[in-house]
Amino acid sequence: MITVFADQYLYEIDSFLPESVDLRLYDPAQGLPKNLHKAHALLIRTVNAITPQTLPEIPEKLTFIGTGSAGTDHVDQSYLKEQGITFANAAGCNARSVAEYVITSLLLWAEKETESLQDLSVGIIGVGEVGTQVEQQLEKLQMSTICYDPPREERESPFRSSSLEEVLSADILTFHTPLVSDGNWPTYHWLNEKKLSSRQFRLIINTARGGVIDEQSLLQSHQNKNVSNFILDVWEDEPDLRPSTAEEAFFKTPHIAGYSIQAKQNASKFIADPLIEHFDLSTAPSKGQTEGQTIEGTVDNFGSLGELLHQLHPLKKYEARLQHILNNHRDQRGELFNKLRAEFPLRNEFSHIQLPASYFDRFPVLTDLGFGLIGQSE
Ligand SMILES: O=C(O)[C@H](O)[C@H](O)COP(=O)(O)O
Repeated sequence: MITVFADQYLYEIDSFLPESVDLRLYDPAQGLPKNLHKAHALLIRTVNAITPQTLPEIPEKLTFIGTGSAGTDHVDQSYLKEQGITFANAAGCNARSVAEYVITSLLLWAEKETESLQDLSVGIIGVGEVGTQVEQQLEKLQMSTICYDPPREERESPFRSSSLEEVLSADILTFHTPLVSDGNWPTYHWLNEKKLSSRQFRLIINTARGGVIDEQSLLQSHQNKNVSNFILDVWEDEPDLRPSTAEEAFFKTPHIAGYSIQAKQNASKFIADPLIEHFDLSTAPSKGQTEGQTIEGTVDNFGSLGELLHQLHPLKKYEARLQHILNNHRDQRGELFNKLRAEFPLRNEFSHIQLPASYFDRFPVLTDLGFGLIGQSE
């Protein structure tokens, strides 16, 4: 029998694995499980790093490690390769969720700052699965985009990246790169003092990884009014976010841009499938479609699209809880940051929220954003 140790917050992981598997859930707040010598496979999330320091001896039976995340900067993949461990991540699992976070926060920002989004350009740094979704959603809001991804241009011949100069001419920058410290295209501190002082930015959004932006320089540029606003979902010292940066952020959230029921189901499936293949197991019984959610009530309750999105996306609820942690439990903020991420109820993506017809009459863009109409299945 194959024994699989899995982070207890990997969403519905039991339903993506065959019943023949001996599944043992562990609490990631306690670090990697102590009795890993029993495991054939280990399934983690970003909160537990896999490096020669955290896992100095690879247990004899362990041949497969998966992370239910798109990002892999917490895993030393060369180390796993040397040790003959098969590794899988969940690339693209949360692309849609992150794109929805970006557009929701942009709409809320534009309303509050009385900005007209159609008049602003967005530079997308990193145009993989997430950046591509972000580009598509921004186009639906009729915003112009400048896509920057030179390593993708090297890998994929039809793809053309904008130049650095072009992307830095955008009014808004949004980050969707992995965090990479070496090689030809490092992203660590990609947005540094030099780039930040190249022009005035209206808004910087980071939902990628904290280290991609030099947080100290960002804060400085905000104080110098070179960056009007910034929205951070990821933090350089995560989970111990710096209160000084958090206080100045236009929105601050605890690394949840990619959190939705659908993204988390994808994450579990995207690592369960290669595990099944690796051990040549029979596939798990297929799961039915998740039901989604229906919103009742009159659209007149909402004065603006921003107000409606505020109800449908929990961005500001997460923010309020994060603020509460900073105000009342600053010394425990790292631990509580992770707890908030793990325990706050997940949202549905827009395609799994159905609204009455009057909502679409009032805000036609809701169709483009992917919301469903009550009574009309996809
Ligand atoms: O890399 C990713 O997929 C995202 O950052 C994701 O939100 C990470 O989720 P976690 O593994 O921390 O639950």
